[in-house]
Amino acid sequence: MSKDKALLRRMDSSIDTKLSFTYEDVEQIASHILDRVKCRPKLGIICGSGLGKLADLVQEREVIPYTEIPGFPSSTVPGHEGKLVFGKLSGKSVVLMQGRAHCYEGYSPQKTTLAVRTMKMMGINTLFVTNAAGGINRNYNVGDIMVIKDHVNLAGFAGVNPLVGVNDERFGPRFPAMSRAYDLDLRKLALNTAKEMGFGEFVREGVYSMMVGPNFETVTECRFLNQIGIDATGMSTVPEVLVAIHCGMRVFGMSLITNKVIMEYDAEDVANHEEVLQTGDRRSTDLQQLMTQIVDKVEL
Ligand SMILES: O=P(O)(O)O[C@@H]1C[C@H](O)[C@@H](CO)O1
Ligand SMILES: Nc1nc2[nH]cnc2c(=O)[nH]1
Repeated sequence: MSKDKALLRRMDSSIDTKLSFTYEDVEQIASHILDRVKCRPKLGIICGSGLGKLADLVQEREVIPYTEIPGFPSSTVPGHEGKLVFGKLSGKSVVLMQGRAHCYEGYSPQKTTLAVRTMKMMGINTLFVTNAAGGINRNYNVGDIMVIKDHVNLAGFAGVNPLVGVNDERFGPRFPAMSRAYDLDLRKLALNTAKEMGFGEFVREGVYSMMVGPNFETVTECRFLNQIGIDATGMSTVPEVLVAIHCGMRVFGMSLITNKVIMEYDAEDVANHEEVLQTGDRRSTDLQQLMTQIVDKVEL
């Protein structure tokens, strides 16, 4: 039997069917992963829909499919490969999630965010999150990149929050503050870097909101989001950020505006996932360049 299979056998065999995970579960999962790779990452990066090509730039790559990690949800969405990619990006030790889990796939919010606590347990204190999002701000264009300055947890309004349930203080406090979730220094670093690279015209800063999905928004929902000051809307990221802040990580986030949302009742256009992936493809080089520059400059 391979070392890996032996490890899997030693683990609690019910771990795959769990909806929420104890501190000890996460410890086991993290040590299972670290036993398989040489890399000891200091930075975690979650790649959004169609944005996983960043992994192509990682050197000294070590790859683990989510299907080989006990408890990890597998990716079911096109544009999310479902792999952990370890290695060096801009000379820094990183782990990239090439694809993420979403609540709309049927995973519990705790399972959706299991990878974040696992990263923390692996010694990662800084998390970069990216996503594809619809542009709510009427001044935004398809292909813009938005540095996230804040979020609205609309899913949370309906009780979808990974921090609901028994709180284990070893992860973090019962009532974590969320008013400074997106690190100010990292936001400034990203915006300055974008300017230096000549990306200033299409890199903005704004507020992201999450609804569970999987449907795109109605016209009235988009108008509502616009009225309450949201700039971009998506179906992810917020649960990951809640968990990351809860366990004391430093967070930076970027949205790629992949489509304009429909704000007119008689419009013929409709939002669709193909457009999301196409915009991801079109902007992937710029996004990769921006990300590698930010990673180059960030102090870990
Ligand atoms: O994983 P992200 O948030 O980048 O993906 C967005 C939300 C849906 O999964 C998908 C819709 O096209 O893109
Ligand atoms: N909710 C939502 N998620 C998206 N992901 C990419 N585009 C969109 C969008 O328009 N709405």
